[in-house]
Amino acid sequence: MTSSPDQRAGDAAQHVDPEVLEDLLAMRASIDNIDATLVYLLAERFKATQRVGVLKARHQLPPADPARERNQIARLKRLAEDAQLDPEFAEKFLNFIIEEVIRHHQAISASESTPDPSRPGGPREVR
Ligand SMILES: C=C(O[C@@H]1C=C(C(=O)O)C=C[C@H]1O)C(=O)O
Repeated sequence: MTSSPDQRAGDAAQHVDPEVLEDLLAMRASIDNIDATLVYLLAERFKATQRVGVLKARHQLPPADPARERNQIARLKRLAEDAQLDPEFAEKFLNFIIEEVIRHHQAISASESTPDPSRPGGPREVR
């Protein structure tokens, strides 16, 4: 799904010369591609973390693993520095995602421990 030059122009279209607008649109086309890959990457990450959530619920593991989080955040902050990305921003961004993952894991755990009426005595099925 791509955006049109009109959509990319946004509010700037009324405020800049045509040559400046052309440069801006080229830069925004690149931002569109980057944002699309971010969405795909996040979708894949959440698919992977959902599988972790099901495994944890089935084996009575807690939704959060603070030691793993600390290691992962430290690792990504080092990567961010190497990549000239603000490490504090990288930390905030990862914490934001992890918070959502933990919420999903709590929900999976709650649904795994809720009896499924179609399977008396058995755990609820989670795909
Ligand atoms: C995905 C996991 O669950 C949680 C989410 C994490 C993450 O999104 O990186 C890391 C640790 C856990 O708090 C995991 O334990 O691996």
